Amino acid sequence: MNASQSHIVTLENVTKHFGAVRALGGVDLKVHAGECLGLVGHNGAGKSTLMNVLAGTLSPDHGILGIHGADLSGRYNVKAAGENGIRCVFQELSLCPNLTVAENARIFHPTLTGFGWKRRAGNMIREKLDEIFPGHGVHPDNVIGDLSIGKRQMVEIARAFTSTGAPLHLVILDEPTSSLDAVTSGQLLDFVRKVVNQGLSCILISHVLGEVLSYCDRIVVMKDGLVVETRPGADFTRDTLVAAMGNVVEQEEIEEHERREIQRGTTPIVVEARSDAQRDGAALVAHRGEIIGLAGLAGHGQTRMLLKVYDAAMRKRKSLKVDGPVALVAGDRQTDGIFHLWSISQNVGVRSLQSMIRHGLIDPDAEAALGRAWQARIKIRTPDMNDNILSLSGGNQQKALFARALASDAEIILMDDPMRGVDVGTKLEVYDLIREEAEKGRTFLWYTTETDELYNCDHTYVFRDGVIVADLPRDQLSEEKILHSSFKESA
Ligand SMILES: Nc1ncnc2c1ncn2[C@@H]1O[C@H](COP(=O)(O)OP(=O)(O)OP(=O)(O)O)[C@@H](O)[C@H]1O
Repeated sequence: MNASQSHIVTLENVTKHFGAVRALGGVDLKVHAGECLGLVGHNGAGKSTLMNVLAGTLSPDHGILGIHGADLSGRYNVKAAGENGIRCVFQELSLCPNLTVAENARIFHPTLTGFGWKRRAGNMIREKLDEIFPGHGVHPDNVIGDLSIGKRQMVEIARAFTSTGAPLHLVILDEPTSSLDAVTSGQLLDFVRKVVNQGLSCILISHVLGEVLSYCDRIVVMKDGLVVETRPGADFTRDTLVAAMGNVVEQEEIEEHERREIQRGTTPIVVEARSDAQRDGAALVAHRGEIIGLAGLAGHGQTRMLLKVYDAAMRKRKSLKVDGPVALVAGDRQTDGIFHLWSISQNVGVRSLQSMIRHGLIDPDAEAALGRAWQARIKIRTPDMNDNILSLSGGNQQKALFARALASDAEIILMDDPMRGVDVGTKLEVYDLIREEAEKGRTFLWYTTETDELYNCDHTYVFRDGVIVADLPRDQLSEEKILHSSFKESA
């Protein structure tokens, strides 16, 4: 093998199959010292599989795996990855939910032992959180399971960059900003640039192409388990990157968020809700057929508001007005969204059971037909909808959750940052689907950490400290206004 010392990683012709599915079809990849390498590709292209190979959590079927010039093929595992200074921030976060932030940090550092280890681990993770995410609001004694998904993501990222003297050469970040708002995403990406300039290497996997284009030295494009293009970041434009991923997306489609104008008030109010802390009487109001955006910094009450509306619909609480059946697309799919032991079809159909009952039992043919219809409609990438849901890539799991809500009889769809990890081509199709459904009379309450998505909404409420601080119709929406409202001190 001709692996040079300046390459931290050299992969040659790496393959990986899961049963009949070819996840990696012979991948060549080099990671240089001191570079930020972007990795993009459609949902199911093989990005996470490749990163699991590098993290030592998956063994490839064939191929050469060289680290710092040494051929470690066949004897590479998680321990070897750690010893060679390779860490991974996984898309499906890997923190232990029943342990504290400090205890989770300790897991990476077996040398942190003896009297006071917990305090030292706590200080280490707090310092790293302060460095990457100033104002993060996480305490080392917080139990992971009690933190929001955004804060968990921050802890997992900070942990990957902690050091107790062992070498750290490469940090792999798989969709690291998927649950972070624009401000914390910016903090992370600036930090990545800083450490890369100091000689560390990072691999950044993201469906937010702007991040990859702005922050990566080189970009590798994967398609159907293969690397199809590798070029310096500066050589790509958004269009050429999208085209390399295999999506034919018209530029107008990217920028065009127009939909028919509906005059507010011409359809009845179906949701009217306010938080207990809201003193000025402002309320979140949704009329039938509207797409309502919930914006602001992550963790400022948007998810709480969606859950309040959901609870009101389920328990028929009188304090909130919620007219019509609701479905929720959960933001934290691993904890609140997917049924891990069920098939993809069962996961899609679970919110539509009433419509599938024949002679008192769920009709498996009806369930399979519903699954197939949504597989085609939303392009869930699998050879068989009867496979377990966990056999899907992250973005495809998210599509299945979307299908579950849209396939149901719900008239009001609550979406808690639902596009986490969904690729750019699919996102545009889902936006169209949402607009189509809204035009048929469905109402959407849509919390998103991606400002661009708000341009699909008729009306956006900005949240700060648990209350609504701005109420923006689509023609008044701008990123500046959202940020201004998100930070403005209370009067
Ligand atoms: N444990 C598994 N069992 C079966 N199939 C799997 C498994 N893990 C991944 N796959 C399949 O391998 C292929 C590549 O998946 P992978 O997760 O690497 O894609 P990805 O590019 O990371 O996608 P995403 O952008 O959605 O995260 C997909 O077809 C996926 O369904």
